[in-house]
Amino acid sequence: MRLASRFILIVSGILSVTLALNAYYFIHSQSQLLEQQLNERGRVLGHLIALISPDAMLSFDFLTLNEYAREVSRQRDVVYGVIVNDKGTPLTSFFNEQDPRVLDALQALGLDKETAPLTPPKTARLVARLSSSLYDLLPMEFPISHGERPLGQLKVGISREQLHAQTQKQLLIQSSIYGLIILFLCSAIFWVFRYNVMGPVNRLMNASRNAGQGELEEVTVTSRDELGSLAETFNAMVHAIREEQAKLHYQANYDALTALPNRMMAIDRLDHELRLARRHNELVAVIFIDLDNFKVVNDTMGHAAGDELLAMLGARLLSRLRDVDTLARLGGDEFLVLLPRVQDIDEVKQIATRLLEATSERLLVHGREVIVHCSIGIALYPDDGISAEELMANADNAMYQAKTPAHLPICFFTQEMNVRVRERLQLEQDLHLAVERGELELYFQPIVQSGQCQPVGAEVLLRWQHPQNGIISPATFIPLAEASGLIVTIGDWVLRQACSWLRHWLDLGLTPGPLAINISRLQLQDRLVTVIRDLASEYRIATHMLELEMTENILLDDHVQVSKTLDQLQAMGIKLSLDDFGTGYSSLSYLRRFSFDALKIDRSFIQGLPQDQDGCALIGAIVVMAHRLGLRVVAEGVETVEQRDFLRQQGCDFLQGYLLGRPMTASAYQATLPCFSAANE
Ligand SMILES: Nc1nc2c(ncn2[C@@H]2O[C@@H]3COP(=O)(O)O[C@H]4[C@@H](O)[C@H](n5cnc6c(=O)[nH]c(N)nc65)O[C@@H]4COP(=O)(O)O[C@H]3[C@H]2O)c(=O)[nH]1
Repeated sequence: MRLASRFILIVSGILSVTLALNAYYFIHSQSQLLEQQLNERGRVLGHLIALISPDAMLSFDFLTLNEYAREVSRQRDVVYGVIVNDKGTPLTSFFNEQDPRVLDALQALGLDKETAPLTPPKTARLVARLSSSLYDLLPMEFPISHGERPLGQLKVGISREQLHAQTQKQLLIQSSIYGLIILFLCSAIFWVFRYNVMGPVNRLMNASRNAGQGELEEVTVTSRDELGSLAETFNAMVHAIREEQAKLHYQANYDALTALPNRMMAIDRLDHELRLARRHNELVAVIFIDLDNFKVVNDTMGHAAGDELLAMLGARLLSRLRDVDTLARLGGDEFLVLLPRVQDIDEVKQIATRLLEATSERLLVHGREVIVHCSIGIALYPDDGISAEELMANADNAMYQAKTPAHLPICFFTQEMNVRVRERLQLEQDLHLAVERGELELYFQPIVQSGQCQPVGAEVLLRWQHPQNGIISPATFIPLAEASGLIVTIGDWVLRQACSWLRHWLDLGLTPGPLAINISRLQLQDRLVTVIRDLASEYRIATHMLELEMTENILLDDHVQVSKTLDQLQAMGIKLSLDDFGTGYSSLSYLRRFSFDALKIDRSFIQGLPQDQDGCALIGAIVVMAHRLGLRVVAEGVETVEQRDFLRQQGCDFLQGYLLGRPMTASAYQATLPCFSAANE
């Protein structure tokens, strides 16, 4: 039952009971009063007649007595009036014949109203009958006396019927009035209750129900009572939820660092822009921006500096865009730009160039000047895709291409890129089977001591003999293996093969010299130490026969972990070389942080020698610096005699390159090995 109905029921019940009790009390006291009046009236009349009738009784003046009796009975409510003598014999009587009950009594006694006057016995019987049958009869007797001498009595029967009728009428009127009062009061209370209580309660109830369905609305309750404060509390709750929702919405859709939309929001907006573009036949450009050397800033200057750089860069990129454009941060150092309603590809090119310029400008981060470079990939709606996912994936592909050295930093998506992506995926699948199928093979490229021709060791280089595509360069498949995590399995295989060949050559009495094995940064974990220790023990190889080469990208990982693994490896007697020196981050700080044994100058520095003056100066500086740090220097990619001579002259310790020996199969390398000398093992 609803609250209002229950309230009205209770109020009307209480009112009814109160008013009924009131009515009862009123009617009861009213009827008592009336009966009293009736009694009084009969008494006064009776006394009066009793006073005036002694003379008539003494003189037996029946006519007068009759007249008195008639007079008495004519009074309203009087049923009969009888004057009896001192022996109780009726002398005269009068009955109210208008009263049907008198006629009934006459009839019941077999008397007729025409049979008048009634004899004394009949009068006595009639009085007795009326007294016994009329429950509302009030019998009264008044003595008639002359001095001290009793003469008789005046008997009067007064009917209470009128009194009852009057009381009933009164009751009816009273009940009607009270009914109306109850109705009025109930309606008034109901309306007051409805306006003051049920209205706010219903509003609160609806608002709560809507809030439950996610529609938050405030409730207006002006009263200053409990409902008012309940509404205030509710509104405060709505306000708090709205704030919390706004916060959640912000967290879910915006990047906390740059305050730019995040990936989710970017996809949302792109979907929206694509819908509009579809309707109005417009072009939309999706631009992927990836910073090339952000990791270096992060690692060398700390994360706080990295964060500041991203925030500054975000603001700078935003300042180069139109109001309708969207700049989002997808995470890490990746940004996404949406350009709706662009006219043509030239406009996109212009904006992309502006963005590239914006990123290449110097930034002052933590008081230091920093220059970042970025790669930009662009996909256009509708030519390069019609869905947000497709466009983003294609812009990402284009960005991936822009990162490769052969491309400009701004790259538009082409369908061939997808073909390349598909090829890459196929290659990745094939690579999983390559180890099982025995398609991988180790090649060995001799490393010679500067000033000598005889190899002192070799670098182990992996080759993949693909059943359809022929020999595939490790430069192509190693990144795939790293991306899929397969590099750990392949790396283990390379280590085992290298150890196995060493054992084989040692068993043949040859002096293979140490083998330099390339290690991916993903292999640099605790387990590598165990794997190498186990292999060395299994193949009975002295650990100094193994060298590990790694590139500067080991910096991308947890420095503490990397440092710990390198220390363990060195403690086992394994030599460590830093490969491709000069091509990566070229931060000299890690040369101190990690203890390497050798440094390999990348072949890109060697190519221009000895004509390239800057290159020459650089090589000289690297050699001096490395020697000062106690590192041996290996020059890679030596192709000409001039290069070899220059490097010797500069004090390079070891040389490697096509001039001294191309990468070759194990059997070919075996043929170059000198015979066993005890010192080598
Ligand atoms: N133009 C020219 N090139 C020369 C000359 N001398 C040597 N090279 C090439 O330069 C690369 C040297 O190896 P890297 O810098 O360690 O660079 C290697 C190394 O980083 C990686 N790699 C090779 N094998 C493995 C492996 O087993 N594991 C891992 N993780 N990476 C490997 O693949 C890269 C490429 O290997 P490759 O294609 O074999 O390419 C080799 C080699 O064939 C020269 O005089 N001129």
